[in-house]
Amino acid sequence: SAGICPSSPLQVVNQICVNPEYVRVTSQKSPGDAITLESSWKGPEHCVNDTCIFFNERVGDGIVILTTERNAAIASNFPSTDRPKENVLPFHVAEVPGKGIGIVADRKIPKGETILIRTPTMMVQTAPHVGLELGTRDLLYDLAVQKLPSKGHELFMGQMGKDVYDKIETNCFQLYIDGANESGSHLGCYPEISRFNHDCRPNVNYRINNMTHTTVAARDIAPGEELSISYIELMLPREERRSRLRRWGFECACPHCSVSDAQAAESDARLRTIEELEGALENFNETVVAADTGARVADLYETEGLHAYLGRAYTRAALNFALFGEAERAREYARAAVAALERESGSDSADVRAMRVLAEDPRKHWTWGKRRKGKPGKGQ
Ligand SMILES: C[S@@+](CC[C@H](N)C(=O)[O-])C[C@H]1O[C@@H](n2cnc3c(N)ncnc32)[C@H](O)[C@@H]1O
Repeated sequence: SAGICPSSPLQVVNQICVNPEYVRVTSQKSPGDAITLESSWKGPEHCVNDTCIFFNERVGDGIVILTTERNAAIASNFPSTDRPKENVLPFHVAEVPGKGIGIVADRKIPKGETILIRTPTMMVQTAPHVGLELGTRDLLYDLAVQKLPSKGHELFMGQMGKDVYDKIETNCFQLYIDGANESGSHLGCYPEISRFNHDCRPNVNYRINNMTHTTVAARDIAPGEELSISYIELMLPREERRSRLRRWGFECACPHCSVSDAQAAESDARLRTIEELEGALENFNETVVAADTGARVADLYETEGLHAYLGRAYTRAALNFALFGEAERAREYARAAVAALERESGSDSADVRAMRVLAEDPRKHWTWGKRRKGKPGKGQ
């Protein structure tokens, strides 16, 4: 849904845009159902209009939420997410040239390894974040962070940004906790995730499920390499990416933005080719499409270093082979799509399930042979 990213009227300038494909919105109950704050939570306190403070010292490193009673009740009832035992994290935090602090791998992190699973330390509803009178908002924010236990407070205040509002703007992710309606839109702050810098060709995927943030290696990461996520949509030419990141107040220092003008033009041209071929794949009357067109597009994603987006590319390639009645290649790409989509959206997402079905038996899939040359009535 387009509501999640920059087209949203509630979009604040600086929050990290979660790719809508990877956001799993959860509606626990229908709007008429009564839902109450889970008993280990405290609040409401310090209400301004509908916005109150709710908190729980025992979730993660402590969590404080500024929102309506209904939203707090929904969030407090999310199934608890266990942090895996993390005796030794595979990275350290260090100064990175041109970017402030960043995250650097201590050892090889293989593709598909889960790096961090975190609940937010602070979560604020987007509507009061953008709508409250500034003095009231800042007072409420100061009261809210005081509810955090010392570890959570220290982590939150250690994030980049001059005050609480600025820290939220610089570091937090938009997420929806109650279906896709605007009142469910919140900004979730995960102070350890806040150390991930942006890269236009990131090596880490992330997703937010309910309010839990999960990061997974998108490709093999070598010791000493910086771990990065993307703050923006990546299928954009260099100038457009740069200008979007300038709105965050920084000039992108990632390697892909630092290439020569000639190399950047080559990359931009590749992105245009991808866009054209993807358009053709969608259009059944388009005669330029052959059985391997989807696989060619997937190759272009790989050449471009778009490891974070391979799930969608392999999915299209698998479907196109099935449409042309090529079972073995359809199966091969469907399997690759399952692995990539698991990294991107988790193992039980609808996209993963769909590709598992295709990999099982392409001949039984609804797409089978629908675009095969010479088939009557299919626009060929
Ligand atoms: C979410 S924080 C990331 C951690 C931050 N570097 C720190 O020191 O805490 C986002 C900020 O990091 C910096 N940053 C992130 N990615 C960058 C990049 N690709 N190039 C330059 N600066 C970057 C910018 O100052 C940005 O506002």
